[in-house]
Parts: sequence; C-alpha cells; structure tokens
Amino acid sequence: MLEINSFSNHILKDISFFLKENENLIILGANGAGKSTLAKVLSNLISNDKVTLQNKNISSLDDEQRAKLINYIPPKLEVFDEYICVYEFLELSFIGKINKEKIDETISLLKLEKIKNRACNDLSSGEKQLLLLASSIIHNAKITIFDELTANMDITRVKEVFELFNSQYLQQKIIITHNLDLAFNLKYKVLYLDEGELKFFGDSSEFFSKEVLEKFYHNCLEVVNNHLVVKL
Ligand SMILES: Nc1ncnc2c1ncn2[C@@H]1O[C@H](COP(=O)(O)OP(=O)(O)OP(=O)(O)O)[C@@H](O)[C@H]1O
Repeated sequence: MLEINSFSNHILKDISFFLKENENLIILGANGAGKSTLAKVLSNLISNDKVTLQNKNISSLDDEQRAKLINYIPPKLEVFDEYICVYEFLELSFIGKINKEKIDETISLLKLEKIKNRACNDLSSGEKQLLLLASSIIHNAKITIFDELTANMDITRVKEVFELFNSQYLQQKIIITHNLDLAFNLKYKVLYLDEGELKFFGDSSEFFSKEVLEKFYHNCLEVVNNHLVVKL
C-alpha cells in the first residue's frame, strides 16, 4: 500500500492519491509536468513526510527498510567507477547477500550474456536501460518505479519489457512513460499530471476513453486494432 497526502513543493501542487497493495500505476503527462519529481518524492529521494508505505511514514524508515519497500530506477544509468562491469554492478544490486545464481538467471532472462563482462560506462543507452532493469529484478523491492525505462530500447526489447511487466518477475510497479501504446496495453491504473497538478487518477479504461483522450491529447490519438496510435 502506498499513499501520498497533500504534497506540495515548487513543482508539485497538493498531490494526494492512494495505491492499494499490488496495484500497478502508469504516470503520464507532458514534458516538465512533474512526473520524475513525483517519483523522487514517492521514493524519498526528495525527502518528505507525506508518503506512507505499508502503513509506515517514509521519513521514519532507515535506508535498508526503505530500499526493501521502494526502488526508483532513473532514466539514465550513472556509474562513477569507470572500470565496474555489468556483472559487478548486478552484485551491488542485492539488498542483502549476493546470490550468483540469481544474477545468472537474470542475465539469461534479459539475454545480457554478451555484455556481462563489459564496463557499464561503455554500454549503449539501450543496454544501460536493460542493466537498470536487471538490477531492479535482482533488488526486488516491494514497489519499483521505472522512469522512462523503455525510452532508448528497440521495439523487440520494448515488447520483451511489456511481457516482463505482465509476468511475476517484479512486484508492484509504477511506470513513467511517453509510450502511450505501452501504457494503454498494460491496463494499469493511470495518473495524469499537468504543470504539477494531478488531473486524473483512475482506471485505465476510463483514461483511455475517447472523451478523456480528447481532453488531454486533443485530437492526436486514436485506437486502431487495440493499439493507441498517434495521428501524424
Ligand atoms: N532540481 C530542480 N530544480 C529546479 N527545477 C527543477 C528541478 N528538477 C526539475 N525541475 C523542473 O520541474 C519541472 C518538472 O520536472 P520533471 O523532471 O519532474 O518533469 P517530467 O514530467 O518528468 O518531464 P519529462 O517528461 O520531460 O522527463 C520542470 O520544469 C523542471 O525543469
């Protein structure tokens, strides 16, 4: 269970919502709407006392307790040690003891064998995002927030990520994305932000109705064969 109660700062305005146990969420909104800021508030990277996780105020949790409950995956991997390789990065992703079998299983799941000994800093943008995904599977927090995970992935990888999001590999997920077809097909609850204000929080079927799409995206989108396409 995740709750945020009347959070405001210079970007977000009076944000409140409640997510039930195991309920997944998509966060949508235009560039600069405040999506990443909200994700950082929910994971306490922007420290606050307005978020409750599993009935505990986030400000009362120590780092380990918080890491077990919520994990924010940023849009870009930043590694300061230029020599650290993919395998070593994954070793650092465990909250407790390292489990080499789990690392090998995750490498095989995401087909990362070819890059497992490469330096993280030498990876392409899409490979870095796959590494972040692998680290989140290993970390296995109660709630994982993905901030634009698929932005640099090729379409085959996006499809694999979609399937993974529909599997049991991760627990509760919060996904920030500009890929509206991914959002549409995941059928998670939707939160829409506009200039720091929460303008919609509700079910996928309601958000992706003709009326709501017209309200937020004007006449830019249509549903064709169960896919949301941009009318260019
Ligand atoms: N540390 C900061 N200091 C000042 N302004 C900030 C800071 N971080 C973000 N902002 C501003 O707050 C607004 C919201 O930023 P945020 O990154 O949350 O948007 P977003 O919805 O995730 O955008 P995008 O889709 O472009 O990634 C933007 O106008 C941004 O410039």
